Amino acid sequence: MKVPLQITKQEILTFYKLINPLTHKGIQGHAVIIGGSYGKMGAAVLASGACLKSGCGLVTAFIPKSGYAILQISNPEVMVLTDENENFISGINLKIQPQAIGIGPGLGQEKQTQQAFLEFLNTNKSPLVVDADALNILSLNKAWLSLLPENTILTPHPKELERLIGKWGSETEKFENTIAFSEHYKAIIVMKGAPTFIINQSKIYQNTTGNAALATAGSGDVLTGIITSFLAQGYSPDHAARLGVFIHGLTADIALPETGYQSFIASDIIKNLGKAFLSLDS
Ligand SMILES: NC(=O)C1=CN([C@@H]2O[C@H](COP(=O)(O)OP(=O)(O)OC[C@H]3O[C@@H](n4cnc5c(N)ncnc54)[C@H](O)[C@@H]3O)[C@@H](O)[C@H]2O)[C@@H](O)CC1
Ligand SMILES: Nc1ncnc2c1ncn2[C@@H]1O[C@H](COP(=O)(O)OP(=O)(O)O)[C@@H](O)[C@H]1O
Ligand SMILES: [Mg+2]
Repeated sequence: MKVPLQITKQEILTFYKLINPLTHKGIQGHAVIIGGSYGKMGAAVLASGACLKSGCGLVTAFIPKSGYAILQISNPEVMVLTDENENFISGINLKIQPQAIGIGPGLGQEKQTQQAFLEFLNTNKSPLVVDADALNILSLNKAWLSLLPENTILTPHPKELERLIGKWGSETEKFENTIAFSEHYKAIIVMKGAPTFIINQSKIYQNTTGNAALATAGSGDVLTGIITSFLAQGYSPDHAARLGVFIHGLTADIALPETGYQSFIASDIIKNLGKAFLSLDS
């Protein structure tokens, strides 16, 4: 197996873009986060909040109706579109074509949600990040994988990866099978873990930031928001994935002396995004 390229600050600085003083929210990118279901609306709150705080200009959350007040109160800066259904996504009608879409956090796996996701895959033209239950729905309907646009970013944790590509007998086999999957579907796989690796066909990257504080509910939902934001800002999918995992992990490294491992929660990733970005500017 090829030696992974280390995702370090020096590496990131070769493509990280400073914000143009003359920018405005209309050109900073519009991202859409599609997710949430009854009892897991927090995943959409976390992903959409992280998305906005990673620099894009506008964020819209597409969620079930029961999440409307939750989202608007939690993230007043995030705009909301709601599904006709109260409790889960049953039909995705965006009426806009955003620069990037992140789908999956808290989505659930209802039959109607699966059908809605299929219709979305058949019509979507925006660059895509697929996470959580959207990955699980693809695992249940593997024929739909061929509907993913080229360079879609998938962000499975190990269990989601196993559902997607099947069990592996060794780390080497896991990488070989993930590389084969990436090459077959021309998809970028963020293999979340300790550490996180990114497989982009023949390219393998290893993240150098992050720690066990991230082993907490919602930290993957936040990562989806961060990567979707960078896609919306015009980063290539390869760069968006690399910058996303680097910044995501960096927030945990920055926060650790204050929070310790136990009391770090996914919201702390969002709280420390500013310090993480500023550490790149210095
Ligand atoms: N506050 C919220 O609304 C939250 C919503 N969530 C949503 O809940 C849904 C289910 O996601 P989950 O990941 O919780 O459930 P899954 O059933 O997809 O995965 C949980 C299983 O994966 C295994 N697993 C997870 N990380 C692993 C690792 N690093 N190594 C080995 N095994 C690992 C666990 O042991 C467990 O068996 C998703 O849609 C997700 O977005 C979760 O993100 C948690 C927080
Ligand atoms: N021990 C660890 N060290 C470093 N990163 C970790 C560790 N445990 C989990 N993470 C990171 O936390 C995130 C967990 O993602 P995920 O399981 O999807 O969370 P959730 O679905 O609850 O939001 C991933 O980015 C993963 O790399
Ligand atoms: Mg997850």
